[in-house]
Amino acid sequence: MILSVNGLKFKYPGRRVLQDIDFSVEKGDCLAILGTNGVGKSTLLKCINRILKPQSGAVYIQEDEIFKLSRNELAQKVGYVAQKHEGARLTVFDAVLLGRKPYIKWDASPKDMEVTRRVLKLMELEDYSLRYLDELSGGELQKVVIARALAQEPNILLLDEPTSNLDLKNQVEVIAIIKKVVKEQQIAAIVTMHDINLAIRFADKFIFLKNGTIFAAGGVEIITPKNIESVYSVPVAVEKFNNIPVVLPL
Ligand SMILES: Nc1ncnc2c1ncn2[C@@H]1O[C@H](COP(=O)(O)OP(=O)(O)OP(=O)(O)O)[C@@H](O)[C@H]1O
Repeated sequence: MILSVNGLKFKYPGRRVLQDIDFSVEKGDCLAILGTNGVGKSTLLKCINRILKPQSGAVYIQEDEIFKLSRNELAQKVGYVAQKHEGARLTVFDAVLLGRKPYIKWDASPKDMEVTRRVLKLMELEDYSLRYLDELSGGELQKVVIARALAQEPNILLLDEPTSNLDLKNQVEVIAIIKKVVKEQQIAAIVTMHDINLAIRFADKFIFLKNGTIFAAGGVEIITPKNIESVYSVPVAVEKFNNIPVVLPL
């Protein structure tokens, strides 16, 4: 077990968002968190990354309760990519190198430079190395922030709608890269997504959130018309194509 969320409950002032959230993630897992707008998907990722403090319950990474970790220890274990990104006057290379910050004492080491170059290559961003973030398109910037999280070499990647700005080719390629890194390095990824068909391509575990709690959790077998209709209030068909379920709104 690499992550466990136990009895988590979170509310913003005057607004209850999450309750009774219990799940765990194993090494090599790609978990997709699904649910309607505003149900609490981003809030859950922020609780796991300690950006928000739940009113009750706890999050454990390996054996450690997250509030017992130092900022650097947490950053070495958890890489987080938020939903919104700001372009800054920073080159792509430096932005990805920043992912190494939790490991850098005085100056970037040869290993930090090597990891940065490797990740830029993996994400096909080498030609962008010297471009400034504020000169990139939304999709290019999204790839850079994912690259920065990969350079962090975390045990757990938290990605909030990582493909929302990407074209079809980049969507498919980026989720394939993340999946490959998760399996090869035996880390875990927790990803929020609106496109259920993309989630099916990416994930081997799924959680449907409804009314701030877990409505269904499991493998691809929980991707059923009944569950999707209950969560999204839209009738759908689920057909198999090449043995992979495909969700079709009716
Ligand atoms: N800083 C905040 N203060 C108060 N309420 C908030 C805050 N951030 C989010 N909320 C509310 O908490 C609820 C959950 O928001 P959250 O962003 O986690 O939803 P989500 O499932 O990620 O939505 P989406 O799919 O639209 O990104 C929503 O009702 C939202 O309006």
